[in-house]
Amino acid sequence: MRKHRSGRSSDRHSNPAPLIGLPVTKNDEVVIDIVGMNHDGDGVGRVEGYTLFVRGALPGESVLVKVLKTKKQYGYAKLLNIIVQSPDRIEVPYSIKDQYGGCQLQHMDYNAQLIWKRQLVINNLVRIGKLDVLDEQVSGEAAEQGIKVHDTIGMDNPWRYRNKAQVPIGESDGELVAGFYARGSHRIIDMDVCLIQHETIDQILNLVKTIGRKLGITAYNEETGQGLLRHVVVKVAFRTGEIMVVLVTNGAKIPNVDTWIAEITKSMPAVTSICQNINTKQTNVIFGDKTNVLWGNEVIYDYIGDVKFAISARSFYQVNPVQTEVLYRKTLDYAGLTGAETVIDAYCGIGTISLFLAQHAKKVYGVEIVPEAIEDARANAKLNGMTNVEFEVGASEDVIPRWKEQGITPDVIVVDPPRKGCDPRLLETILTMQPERVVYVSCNPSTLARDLRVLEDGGYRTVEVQPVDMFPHTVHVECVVRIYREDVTN
Ligand SMILES: C[S@@+](CC[C@H](N)C(=O)[O-])C[C@H]1O[C@@H](n2cnc3c(N)ncnc32)[C@H](O)[C@@H]1O
Repeated sequence: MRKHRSGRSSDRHSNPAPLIGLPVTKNDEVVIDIVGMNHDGDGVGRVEGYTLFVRGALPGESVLVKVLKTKKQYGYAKLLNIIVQSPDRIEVPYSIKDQYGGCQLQHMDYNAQLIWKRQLVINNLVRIGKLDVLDEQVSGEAAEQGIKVHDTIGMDNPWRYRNKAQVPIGESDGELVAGFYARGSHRIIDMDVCLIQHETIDQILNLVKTIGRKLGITAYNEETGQGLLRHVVVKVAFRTGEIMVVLVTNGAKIPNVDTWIAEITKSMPAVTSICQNINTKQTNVIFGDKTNVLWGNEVIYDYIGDVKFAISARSFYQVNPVQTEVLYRKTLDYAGLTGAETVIDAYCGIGTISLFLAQHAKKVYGVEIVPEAIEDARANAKLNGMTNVEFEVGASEDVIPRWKEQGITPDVIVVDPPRKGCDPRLLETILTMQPERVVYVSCNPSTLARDLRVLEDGGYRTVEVQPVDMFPHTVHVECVVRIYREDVTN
């Protein structure tokens, strides 16, 4: 232990603070027990009380690790060897597993992933929201106390679920490659197979690479701003089978464009739309402002339930259509609609939830901050012949108070905010509007817990929480929450 001799009081400010000795330093190799998993999916272990995060390690394992980096309170270590293995560990199906950071839980049994996601939600509700969660171990009267957090609804087949890929194009050894950025860098690693996206997307990406290589197409270089092909975006409508291919280019001219079209349509007859998006800006934003149809239609169509959606090159659409339907059915269930209700859908995006609910409500008002999304929402309402929905562009926290002034009195308010959660002014407005029911759709359990606390303090009661696994093998979890005004019994 290093001893520190205190100096004269006048030296206090010129002397550096005494170093606190950490039990490990960079490059040390230690064996640790993994006692938990953090929200990034990294295993958590301790050396003499000092926390180390270990990517790829699972709770219950004993592992040999090498320390990569130390900070005052915690450090990071690399997994070298598993000494005692968790029964939840599975063989990773990717050959590229070590380089890709996107599927953080791919080494964990799927059922264990679902259990972990539910526990993550509970931990947030308890720690951040200071909420009582129903304890299943308790029976009798006490068992009635608290919020019911259901088991996570997972997928029957948790692979091949994504309907969209946005893949950067690069060059490796003079050859065109398409894949993903290596973890923590902008180096593109070539990828032939991604098991979480629809198989057709793999086929199209490989086809685009083959055509590009044959035609000598150059890949865009982020540093120099030179080269033509930046990204390839592929969208597949699961229900109709229609496919869109978007070539994002650094310039208007695509050499041999007829060959591109002929080769894509010959090999992939399900493709109904080939578009070009032009992005000449030196930025890592994928899309530029201008999109041209090179061949076929401007949009592809898909359904969520009975509602039809037109999807253009740039429009947002949920990426897991199977679980989206599960999520929206739960939202509909928690909204408790009979056909007589007025509903507000805050943060409505392209109006997917609004239109889904409008089939069962008297009137739905949707609000969203992105003008293009509201254009899509209105077009989709028209496409489905729905006249009982109205959309407005703006921030929910500005628009909904105005609606209140205009005398709109919702029975149900649905919120589906981005990760940062609801704006405090929106929560205040909900409390003054006093709808009977609130349904909170959340992609971030910590901001959900924070916002539920505000609603609880304002006279609302969180009844049940349904976690839904929209993104298997990643750390993300979506929740739908049933919330009642205190005086409402069911
Ligand atoms: C999680 S998405 C939900 C989209 C939609 N409900 C759906 O299911 O597809 C959140 C949406 O909120 C929008 N948004 C972000 N801040 C907003 C705000 N202050 N007011 C209204 N919309 C906002 C985003 O543009 C995004 O479309």
